[in-house]
Amino acid sequence: MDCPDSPSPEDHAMIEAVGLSKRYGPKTAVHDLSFTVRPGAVTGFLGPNGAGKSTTMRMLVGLDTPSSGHATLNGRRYADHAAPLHEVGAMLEARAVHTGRSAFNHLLALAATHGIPRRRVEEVVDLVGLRQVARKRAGGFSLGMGQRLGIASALLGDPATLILDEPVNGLDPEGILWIRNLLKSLAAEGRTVLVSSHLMSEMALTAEHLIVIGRGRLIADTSVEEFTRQASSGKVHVRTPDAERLGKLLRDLPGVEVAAEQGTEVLEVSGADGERIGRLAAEHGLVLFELTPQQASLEEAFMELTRDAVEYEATVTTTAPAQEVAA
Ligand SMILES: Nc1ncnc2c1ncn2[C@@H]1O[C@H](COP(=O)(O)OP(=O)(O)OP(=O)(O)O)[C@@H](O)[C@H]1O
Repeated sequence: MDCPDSPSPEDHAMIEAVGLSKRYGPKTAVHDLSFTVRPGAVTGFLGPNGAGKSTTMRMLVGLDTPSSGHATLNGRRYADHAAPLHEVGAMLEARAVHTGRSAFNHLLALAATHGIPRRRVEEVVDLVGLRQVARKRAGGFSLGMGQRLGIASALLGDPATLILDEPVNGLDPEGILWIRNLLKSLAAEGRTVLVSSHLMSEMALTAEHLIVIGRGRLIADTSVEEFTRQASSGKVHVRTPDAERLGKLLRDLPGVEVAAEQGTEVLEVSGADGERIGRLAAEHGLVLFELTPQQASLEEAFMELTRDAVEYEATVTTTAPAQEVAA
């Protein structure tokens, strides 16, 4: 499929995947994946290990060739950008910097490929907090320092779009907080930020939008809020000194289920929302101490969705070898 020659204004700072697929021999790592990542928000790219996140990101920046489909960044394929560092900053394999060069010289060499001035190198070194170690050999960096160097490389060209694969890996709590704030501020400046992770709890704090994949397929493309809401249990936690009576009244309603532990004040109700339960209690003069809808955590929502994806794969991919289904 061909891409347009010149990007339209709407294409600015957008990542677009259209029917992306990648097969490695008999293994389909990514299957017919389409999504759009828009500017102004951090988009989390989520999926369990082996879901195809890294493969997709590599295809976005032209490091892997899709078996079918295509991807554009700001309206063009990565390779068609004359000065890609100014368009897209990518950190895909932070440990790829096995260099005897210092961090500073590594960045300087990269900058030279795009005519980026030395003062920008100084800027990004400070931005990622590597000033103290910038003259040290980058090959000897810890994982966390390597991540910071990877992020510095990605930011060097002041790009409108950022693609970061598991940037939080190896960072200590202070580093995690730092990257969370950095990504949010980059998005707030109107950039497009796509960041992969398998840490749901971290993404809940960092991203506004989510693209979730499982076994190479899209399972959700939604806001964090909507994602959590959709997967929430719909249960209501009720505490009342009249648990027995309220439990009986609720069980008499069609579609309502009540779980209660004998002799406690607590009921877990599904099939009726808080308003309905509260009104029913009021109509019968029953006292309520607590009436709390149970929100699923992002972690639970993610497990729920990706488990379904695995089951789906297991039932329809009849030709898949057993170990792939179980993986
Ligand atoms: N070069 C390759 N050759 C063969 N199979 C590959 C290759 N690269 C990836 N795969 C397979 O494709 C699938 C997707 O891998 P990928 O690394 O993209 O997943 P991921 O979501 O990034 O996982 P993780 O969170 O573990 O990094 C995996 O089953 C992986 O083993």
